[in-house]
Amino acid sequence: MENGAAPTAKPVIVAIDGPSGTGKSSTSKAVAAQLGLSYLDTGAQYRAITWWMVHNGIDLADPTAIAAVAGKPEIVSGTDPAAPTITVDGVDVAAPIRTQEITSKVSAVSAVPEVRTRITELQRSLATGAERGIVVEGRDIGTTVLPDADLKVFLTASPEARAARRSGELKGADLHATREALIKRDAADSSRKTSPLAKADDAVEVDTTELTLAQVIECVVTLVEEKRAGK
Ligand SMILES: Nc1ncnc2c1ncn2[C@@H]1O[C@H](COP(=O)(O)OP(=O)(O)O)[C@@H](O)[C@H]1O
Ligand SMILES: Nc1ccn([C@@H]2O[C@H](COP(=O)(O)OP(=O)(O)O)[C@@H](O)[C@H]2O)c(=O)n1
Repeated sequence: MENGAAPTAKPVIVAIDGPSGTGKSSTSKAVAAQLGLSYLDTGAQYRAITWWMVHNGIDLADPTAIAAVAGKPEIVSGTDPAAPTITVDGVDVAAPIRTQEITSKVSAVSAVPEVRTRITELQRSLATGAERGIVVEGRDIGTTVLPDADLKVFLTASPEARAARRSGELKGADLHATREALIKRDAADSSRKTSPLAKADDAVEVDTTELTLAQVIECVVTLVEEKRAGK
């Protein structure tokens, strides 16, 4: 084997949750790549269904309208951490799901129970099908989607650090506006009735404010290895 676990090892399921900008995607991708596991960005799935709703003119102020069509789009996620993909009805939406428009609308769509049921089913079937195991990142993975995960990690960071990281990505974005938008989205995600953003009781909390990305990756890889060794 080049890296990661021996082929006979039991598949390992890792849940990584936390608010926006804490480093979930970067950490999860790198940990999965290092350990030879699959990788699933569940935020991309909620963004994809939101993109489809916008594309089809669904009234996002009306949860009943969203619920009525929640089963329509076919969302397919590619789980190779070196090249994750996402399509809706066969269309590659990797770029359009990252626009400000979708970012500002995703919380309204992801709060609808019928949307969550649909996407949760997809997530569980991908996790079950991952031969060597998977790193799944999102908001409710440890609490709801995969409550029996082998390892649960909850990443946090100060709003200032998270806004600075996000502004760094969106060239020229205003730091204050980015911070406000991020806080607003976290509040919506944390206060929804169905499956809110929350730390599972048995999750390991890692505050990444003062850590480099490399340190966070190393910390999570060590936690996975300790679990595998039965510690
Ligand atoms: N510990 C860290 N220190 C500095 N920058 C980081 C750290 N973790 C992630 N980043 C950067 O912050 C940005 C957001 O990270 P990302 O993984 O997308 O967060 P999330 O998935 O939680 O929203 C990315 O540009 C990433 O490279
Ligand atoms: N497991 C998840 C993952 C994302 N989401 C929703 O999807 C949105 C986008 O998630 P994301 O992970 O792409 O967001 P970023 O943190 O990358 O900005 C979140 O703000 C939530 O509304 C969710 O409800 N449950």
